[in-house]
Amino acid sequence: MIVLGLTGSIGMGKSTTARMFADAGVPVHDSDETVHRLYSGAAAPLVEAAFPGTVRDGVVDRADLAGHVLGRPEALARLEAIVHPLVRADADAFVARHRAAGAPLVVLDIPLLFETGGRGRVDKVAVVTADPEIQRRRVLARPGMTQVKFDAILAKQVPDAEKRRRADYLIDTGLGMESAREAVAAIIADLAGENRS
Ligand SMILES: CC(C)(COP(=O)(O)OP(=O)(O)OC[C@H]1O[C@@H](n2cnc3c(N)ncnc32)[C@H](O)[C@@H]1O)[C@@H](O)C(=O)NCCC(=O)NCCS
Ligand SMILES: Nc1ncnc2c1ncn2[C@@H]1O[C@H](COP(=O)(O)OP(=O)(O)OP(=O)(O)O)[C@@H](O)[C@H]1O
Repeated sequence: MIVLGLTGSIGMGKSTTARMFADAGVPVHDSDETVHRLYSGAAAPLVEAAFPGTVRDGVVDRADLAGHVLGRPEALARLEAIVHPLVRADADAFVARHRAAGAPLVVLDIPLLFETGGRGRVDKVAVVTADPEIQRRRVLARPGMTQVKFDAILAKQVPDAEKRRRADYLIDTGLGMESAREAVAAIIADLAGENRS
């Protein structure tokens, strides 16, 4: 089985691309979604202990938590130390489950793949990318997003140019949905060939 890491900076179109792999029948594990799920489960008491007042009715308020950690590297590092091991365990269990079931390929959607040493946990890496101006426009169009928040997140991420250098495959989402879907299909076909060899 091949484990493909899917990564990309904020707003590059990672979630949209991950859905294309899922539509093609490839099992996909989504780190952001896992974080959100953990915030109403196992992670909630740990987050409340570290950041009192951020949990309401047993669920982490992400907008409130973002206010505590974005732009504060020490606080974000404390949050990451709580969250990342839980996400990693969830992804490991996902891989083990699909390996046992005989799946030829799985995708791990990990926004911070390069930042958190995830490269060693996957066989190949696909990087989702787009022109920086397109990225900026997409991100700033989101409700509650500001230039300051965007800059704080970007500062925490390996630059897109370096991600592209380290990629086995590139998916440019600035060229439209059809083009990205074709890129996804080409990657799946290429990896199917690799499984056979
Ligand atoms: C700061 C939080 C509360 C903001 O929540 P919100 O719902 O607004 O954003 P969401 O979780 O959907 O993240 C959106 C994007 O922000 C970027 N991002 C999130 N966390 C981080 C981080 N620690 N470092 C760099 N970029 C990050 C990623 O590109 C991600 O795809 C949340 O992102 C969080 O809990 N982050 C810490 C956990 C983490 O590292 N998650 C990243 C994937 S494991
Ligand atoms: N191939 C594509 N063609 C055109 N638009 C796209 C394409 N891929 C993504 N988009 C658009 O870009 C925006 C951001 O996409 P998406 O939410 O998938 O990004 P993301 O990288 O997962 O973001 P984040 O890291 O912030 O969670 C969405 O509005 C989406 O419709």
